Amino acid sequence: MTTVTGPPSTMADKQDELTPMLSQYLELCEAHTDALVLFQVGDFYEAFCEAAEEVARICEVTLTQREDSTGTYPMAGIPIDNASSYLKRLVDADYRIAIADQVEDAADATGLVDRAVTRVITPGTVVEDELLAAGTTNYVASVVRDENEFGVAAVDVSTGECSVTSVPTTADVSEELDRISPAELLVGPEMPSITPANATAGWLESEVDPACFERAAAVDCLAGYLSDPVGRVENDAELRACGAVLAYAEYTQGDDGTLEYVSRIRRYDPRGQLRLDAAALRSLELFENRGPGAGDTLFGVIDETASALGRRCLTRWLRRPLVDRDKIEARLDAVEALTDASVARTELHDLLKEAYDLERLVGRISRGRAHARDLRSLQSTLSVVPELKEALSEFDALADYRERLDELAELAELIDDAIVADPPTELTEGGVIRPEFDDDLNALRTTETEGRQWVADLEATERERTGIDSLSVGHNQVHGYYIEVTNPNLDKVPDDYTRRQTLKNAERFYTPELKEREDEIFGAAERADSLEYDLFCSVRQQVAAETERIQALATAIAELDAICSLAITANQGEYIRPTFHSESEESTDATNTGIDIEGGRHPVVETTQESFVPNDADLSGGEVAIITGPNMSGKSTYMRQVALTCVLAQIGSFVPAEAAELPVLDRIFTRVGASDDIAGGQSTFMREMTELTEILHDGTDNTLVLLDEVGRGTSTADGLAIARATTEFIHDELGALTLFATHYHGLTGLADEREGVFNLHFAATREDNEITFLHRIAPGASSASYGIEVARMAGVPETVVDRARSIVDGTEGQNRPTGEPTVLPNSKPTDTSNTQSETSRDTADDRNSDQTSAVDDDRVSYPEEEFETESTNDDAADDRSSYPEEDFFGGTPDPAVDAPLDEESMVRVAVALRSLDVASMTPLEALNTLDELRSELE
Ligand SMILES: Nc1ncnc2c1ncn2[C@@H]1O[C@H](COP(=O)(O)OP(=O)(O)OP(=O)(O)O)[C@@H](O)[C@H]1O
Repeated sequence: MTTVTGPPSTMADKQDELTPMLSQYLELCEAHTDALVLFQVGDFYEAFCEAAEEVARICEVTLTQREDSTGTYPMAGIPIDNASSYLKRLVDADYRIAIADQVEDAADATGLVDRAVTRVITPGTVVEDELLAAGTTNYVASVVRDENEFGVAAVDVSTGECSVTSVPTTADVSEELDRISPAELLVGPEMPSITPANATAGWLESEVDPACFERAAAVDCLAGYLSDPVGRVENDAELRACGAVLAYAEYTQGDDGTLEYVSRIRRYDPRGQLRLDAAALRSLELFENRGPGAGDTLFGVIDETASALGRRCLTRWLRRPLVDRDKIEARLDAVEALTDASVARTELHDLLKEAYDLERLVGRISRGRAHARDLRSLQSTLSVVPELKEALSEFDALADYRERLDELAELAELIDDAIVADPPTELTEGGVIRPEFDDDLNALRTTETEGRQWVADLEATERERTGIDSLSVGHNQVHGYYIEVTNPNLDKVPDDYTRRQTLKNAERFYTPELKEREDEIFGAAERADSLEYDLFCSVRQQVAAETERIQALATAIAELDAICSLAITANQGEYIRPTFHSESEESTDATNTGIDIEGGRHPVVETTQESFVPNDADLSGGEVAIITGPNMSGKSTYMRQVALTCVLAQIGSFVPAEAAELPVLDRIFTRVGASDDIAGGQSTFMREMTELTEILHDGTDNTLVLLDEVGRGTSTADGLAIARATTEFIHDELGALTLFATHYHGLTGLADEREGVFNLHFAATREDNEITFLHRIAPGASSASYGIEVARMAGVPETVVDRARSIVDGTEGQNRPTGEPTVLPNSKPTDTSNTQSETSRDTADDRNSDQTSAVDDDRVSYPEEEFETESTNDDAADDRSSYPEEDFFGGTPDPAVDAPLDEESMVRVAVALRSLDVASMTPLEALNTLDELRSELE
């Protein structure tokens, strides 16, 4: 078996005979068995044996060979100067990479150069800017079980953000991990397997020594971060998860101990935020859109941030909306202040564009990996802080942000005094520190400059002294400074010239003084370069000492940018400020705990459509709205816009509506029916039911539940039964605000039985088989799905569409419901007085009267019992041979088929019909079977 990580067996077999370098490589592989070791040899990182083959394949570099007395080994290398893009490919291929650097100068080494693993790059612990997308988070998380609690911790090693929590079940663990969305996961011992609930998400599960998860090890590790680790977390599960993840982060950064910039470990309670599980994140398309418009997400609409800091902050806000009213209102106040002030907002936005990614920058500074340009970036960000404060001074609602904007003036001054305006990235070759910053440096640079000036003047002086007009002074790396005289003038060369080099047409010389000056210049330059490096490190250290203050400033700028982004969105999208029911109302009166949105819009769909029809939503506490209507009429869009309005409001954003009065929700559940779900692994119906179980267990009267065609993944009868029982349970037991879109018109009858259940529908008009969607919500139930019209619009061949229509028309002749499940209990006769022009419901009573749109006026619902009798009565088959054809198919015969019926085929058809398990058939199967049976008769 070939192993890409761990010691290569071909080398291990000859361990004692290997050259010192290969034996050093082997040792490092043995010490990092889980990683692909990249071994510095001069300007390249090399891999050997199987690892070399893998590096060559993934990085598309040439596979070469290394020979020594023990054999020939495959070798592949990537250039160190340009390593990032290759490292990214390896990390994307889910490899952990141990970087073994030369840790002593090859020139100083006697024998083998010392090498050590200076960092391990893994998907969840990448810190290199080139390997990370701007403005994103990148977490490594850990999970461990301790008695009845699961601890979940996560750290973003690039910024130092670290958080920890604990939850009681594995389902909660999955949910929490889906919210964190880590790139890498460390799983503690004895943990059940945890799979992402969101199949599109994914993480690399890394194995770590179970000892890292032990309590004592965790306390030890956390002691470097917290003065009282045990007191700062809620339980041992949190302690162990947090200890393990930080120990792993330290290991990947070269095991130099505590990561100083992880200065705040945030302990949180998932119940302290609006909980959005993976299904909700996915189906509300907050961050990802799986449809054709991949970029059309809620985040895409509200992200007007100017900086990477702001973008990361807004992402965090949207992943974890608030439930604390005061905090929500404070954000809304700030957004409102900026929404109303366009000039100040633009000025602020422009200033925020100047802010560098301080969170990642401070990480690099603290890890000692920042170069001079990073410090200049910090300085230039600090230099806009006074202007930012000034821009905020006119807003009371932003006073808190203003106060938190720490100018860090002394630090800005230090960097400005020390570091040149446009420094090189290389730190050891000078040109980084201003000479005047340090007296010794100044003296050295003066000596160097004066020396160089003396050399520059030498040509003229020597020409004059020797009378050789073509004499020139030059410099090269090997011989240093020289005076060059062409062959015809050699007789004029003075005695104090010493020959340095002979060329074809000239000789090169030096003089004792030139040599002396040269030594002086290079000596001073070398010492100045090295002094500059020391001074730079000292400045970097002084900056690192202010890590916490810089991080606090970064947070303030990030939040301000996020607020500004929300204000820009509100202004551009004509959003309004939502209001929340007061807490006292909530506890006493159910009618005041509902959702009341006037003229609401879907924040994303409205940006992708030429025109969008606004709709109201009026749901009292605990009410269930059953929404029916044709396919494509706007049911899903409507439900999602209600949920998105609540999400936006709870992150402190304005909302796309004319008015909105909302509750503070604790959770949003969404369950979208089978065919809308492309999740892999589980059967879609199974998955649907698992998610439904969660809703029914965990929903509360502050929960919003969206059910979109629940039950569709199974037989019609079972699906309807599940849908009905679910609705009853949610209404009777949970009291959760619920929107239920369905094609099961049988559900609409529930409105008669339950006070808090009411019907809404989307209307459409049909003319000459052309259907027009009005996208307008109206009270009452609809009874048409227009599935056939939608099929035609989608390009289903005309023959199939015509055939389907003739079948439907046939059933219509028998007063059967069309294009929808046929089991309709308690439906009322059609009220044709209701037209699609109705846009809102008036009273609770009105909305419970069943109504259909004008286009449905010839459709009458069909009672469940009748349907059951006809389709499942076993005895009926006996008499079927004598049925007139029209009755048998429930419709007018196709005029093309008027040949007399052959009795034998009728019996075959009857037998086939009898054997059908109608209850487990999908409508499409039923249609196909019907078509086959009909062909049989023809
Ligand atoms: N209020 C609206 N204004 C304008 N266009 C809308 C509106 N609502 C929906 N649409 C458009 O109609 C399309 C279909 O909407 P949606 O998916 O919500 O229908 P649906 O009733 O849920 O369909 P199905 O029953 O087939 O799932 C949307 O993609 C959007 O383009």
